Amino acid sequence: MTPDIETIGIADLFEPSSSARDRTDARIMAAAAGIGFMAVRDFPGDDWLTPDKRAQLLRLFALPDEEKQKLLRWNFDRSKKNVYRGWFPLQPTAVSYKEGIDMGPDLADAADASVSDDPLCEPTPLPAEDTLPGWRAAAADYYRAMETVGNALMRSIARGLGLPETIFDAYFDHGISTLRLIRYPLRNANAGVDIRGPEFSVVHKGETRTIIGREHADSGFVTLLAQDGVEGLQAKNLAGEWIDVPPANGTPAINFGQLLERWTGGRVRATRHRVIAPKTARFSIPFFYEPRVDAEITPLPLDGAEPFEPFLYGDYLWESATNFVEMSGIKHLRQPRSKKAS
Ligand SMILES: O=C(O)CCC(=O)C(=O)O
Ligand SMILES: [Fe+2]
Repeated sequence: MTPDIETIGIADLFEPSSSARDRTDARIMAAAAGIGFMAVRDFPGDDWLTPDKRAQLLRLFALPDEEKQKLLRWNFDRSKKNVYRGWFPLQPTAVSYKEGIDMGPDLADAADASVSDDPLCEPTPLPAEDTLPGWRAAAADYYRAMETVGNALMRSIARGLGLPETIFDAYFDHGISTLRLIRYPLRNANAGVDIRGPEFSVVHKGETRTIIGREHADSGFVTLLAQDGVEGLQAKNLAGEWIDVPPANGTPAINFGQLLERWTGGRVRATRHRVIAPKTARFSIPFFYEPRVDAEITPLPLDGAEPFEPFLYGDYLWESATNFVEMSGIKHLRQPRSKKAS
């Protein structure tokens, strides 16, 4: 039998070096190199992982359509300038049946609102304060809390790989992490969309289940994913079987992204995951912990790791992220910044 997804207490990661911290590092590395999924508990800001606090962020979904439409991005509304940050509406013919918002670091620190011409650094369109009083401050606090946990995991992963714990630090100064809020409503059987195709359903435990989040691996370094009490998320284990990632308050699921998989020459696993339709609407809040846009990713000094050509994080991310359906039609809007790009 393959082991289940472990829940790891990470309080030690916020303390000075100790043998307890070494053990936590080793458990994290074992999860990262093994199943590629874990859950964590006991960290600063974990009060954000309670239903009440999450509900503060999810208030966004109760806004009237006209307010959500103000936040749309260019591929859904050609009058908008933002192409990467902002609202993505339901796309009923797509396998992934979800709506939501992608928010960047300017949410947490207005000074990060960019003067750059890079769409990966564009400011996030956000609802006006009087439309949703207190929401921005709550979302900004959440962003900062998850960034702190991301930092702690990043250092733990460095130590777990046997590298200096600060080896990744400079890459994450002014990172472009994304806080995403997602709502998956129930699919309306009368919407005139044919979802009988094989991509739209899977058989799980003998039952046919509709897919609402297409199978994928995340692009970034690590993802901190809060689920709102409703099942549906599944991860592919080492045996190639789909296992449930149960939603639990206080313990976000953590998975590792393709950037980290590449960077570590395959030592860490970017586990594929998907969402199958539950009986009620489902909400989730992934935080994609990511480096700075101009980080040059070069092979780490790891024995036996698969070598690779250095690349710029922004170039890699754009190529990868724009393959997702909610980013469709924007790939041509950014050219690689790498000097070596041909
Ligand atoms: O909704 C979920 O639980 C998963 C979301 C996800 O995998 C993603 O946005 O990358
Ligand atoms: Fe994901």
